Amino acid sequence: LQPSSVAAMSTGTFVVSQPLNYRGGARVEPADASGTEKAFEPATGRVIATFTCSGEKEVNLAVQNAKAAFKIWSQKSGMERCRILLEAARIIREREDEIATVECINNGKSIFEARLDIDTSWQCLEYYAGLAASMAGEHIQLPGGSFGYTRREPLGVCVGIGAWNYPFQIASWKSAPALACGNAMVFKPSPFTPVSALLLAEIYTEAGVPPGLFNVVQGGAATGQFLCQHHDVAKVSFTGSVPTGMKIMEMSAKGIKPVTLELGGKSPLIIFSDCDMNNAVKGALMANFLTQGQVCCNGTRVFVQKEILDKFTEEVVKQTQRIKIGDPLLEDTRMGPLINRPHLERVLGFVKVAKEQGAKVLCGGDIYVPEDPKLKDGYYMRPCVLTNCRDDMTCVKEEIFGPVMSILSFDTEAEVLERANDTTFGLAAGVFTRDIQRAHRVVAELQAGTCFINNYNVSPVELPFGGYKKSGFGRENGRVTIEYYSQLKTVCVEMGDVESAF
Ligand SMILES: NC(=O)c1ccc[n+]([C@@H]2O[C@H](COP(=O)([O-])OP(=O)(O)OC[C@H]3O[C@@H](n4cnc5c(N)ncnc54)[C@H](O)[C@@H]3O)[C@@H](O)[C@H]2O)c1
Ligand SMILES: O=CCc1c[nH]c2ccc(O)cc12
Repeated sequence: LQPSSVAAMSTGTFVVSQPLNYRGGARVEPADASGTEKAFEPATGRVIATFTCSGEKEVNLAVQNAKAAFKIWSQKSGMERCRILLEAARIIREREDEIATVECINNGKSIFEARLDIDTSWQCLEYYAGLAASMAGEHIQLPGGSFGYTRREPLGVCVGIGAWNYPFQIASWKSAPALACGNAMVFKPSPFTPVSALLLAEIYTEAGVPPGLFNVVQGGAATGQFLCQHHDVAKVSFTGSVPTGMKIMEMSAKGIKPVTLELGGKSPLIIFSDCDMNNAVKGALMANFLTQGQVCCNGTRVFVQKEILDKFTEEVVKQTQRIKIGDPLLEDTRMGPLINRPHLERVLGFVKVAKEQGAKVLCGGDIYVPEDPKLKDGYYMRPCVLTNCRDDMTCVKEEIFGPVMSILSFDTEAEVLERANDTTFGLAAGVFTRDIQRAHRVVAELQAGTCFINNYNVSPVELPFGGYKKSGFGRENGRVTIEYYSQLKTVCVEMGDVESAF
């Protein structure tokens, strides 16, 4: 894409005509097929691409290309890798509008949010570029002048498998630490959002990575299975649902491959009566309505202390009703369409069941038809706030992955902690309070991998992100992720003679 063509891009015009696989440093048509898929523009319901899902032969070619590039890349020093990753980060930043526009068209999130996603993508590359240059082992003194040292070494060819809610960001958050550690990667985007990972692949090539270091194969479950089962794949990093995560783990277990699983959630957000009300209301909206509610770590169980329940609820509803829904490419839109028609129907189904189980819909929860005729076949709904919720209701127990907030009331800290932790998920949690002791006491008890105090859904790349319990294991971002993309070699050096036992 050229910058001029981006400026001209408007909803209802974009089509993809170039191949969507990337191998050996170029876009290619796959060598074989395991079916075809269509990608949509959720804002209009239009097909923007029809593409071939990669078969075993194509997956094999991508892995072989990655293997060859790994030989070159893994020999480079950390500083050399750092420079190339910094250049890639610079290009992403320079092309931010173009990438955000493509993301917005294929995913449906607002252009405002898509730009934020691209920001945390180049920031992630910058962050790991810095760590690449400073990766080092330890030196350990042993008796008699002997010593040992450790080396942090790459794993080899890593596979990244992504979900559709943050297509470019997921590809960046997986590839940046992988490449920084000296690995190569084959990435498979969700078949719903195949487009933007290609831009990342082209940017890596332009920045100077060896051809084949970052490859993209398109497809669904079958393509994903070929990747996970491949003998030359050293690690799998997966973002997606719990049921698929279980399958990925089974396949990885068969090959004794390390795996990172970033899975779903049903996170609690606890609002104490001593909170700053304005911030708590803003936090609840941030926790529920970004990317049309299709965010894994959303705080969808909003526990509000009884004393402030009415005031909080009234203000949340008022602000939810003000959210501007519509064409995601317009600057003032804050909520676009959901990812596709079946998912929209599924989310509306959750609202229906919630009503049947006794919840009260305070706003939204129904289909929204924008006035602009070109948007009439898009997948829009109005953001929904539910009250009168109980812990045993489906809307409170299951991940909806849509713009549906469930408000629950509570009396005491001990009670809310028990209820907040009563879930098989453990991705995230949040607390709003002005009491600093309570804030830290509560997060220490919350069974979640990422906890927010007096904010929600901010994601600085310096902080590790990942789940407890069925929300997965392993981490993305932060210094610790280096450990998930490298292995430690110990070298023991004898400076004297061998003292043989024989
Ligand atoms: N924890 C996180 O960081 C995080 C981030 C985003 C989304 N999610 C979760 O992802 C889910 C929504 O995303 P989704 O619908 O794309 O998830 P999904 O599990 O249906 O698909 C995720 C990816 O896995 C691939 N896949 C499907 N079956 C496979 C198989 N058998 N083998 C290998 N690959 C396979 C898909 O093609 C897709 O690329 C939600 O549950 C959400 O919470 C989690
Ligand atoms: O959707 C869940 C949270 C999230 C936002 N962006 C990314 C990127 C990569 C992930 O594994 C998770 C997330």
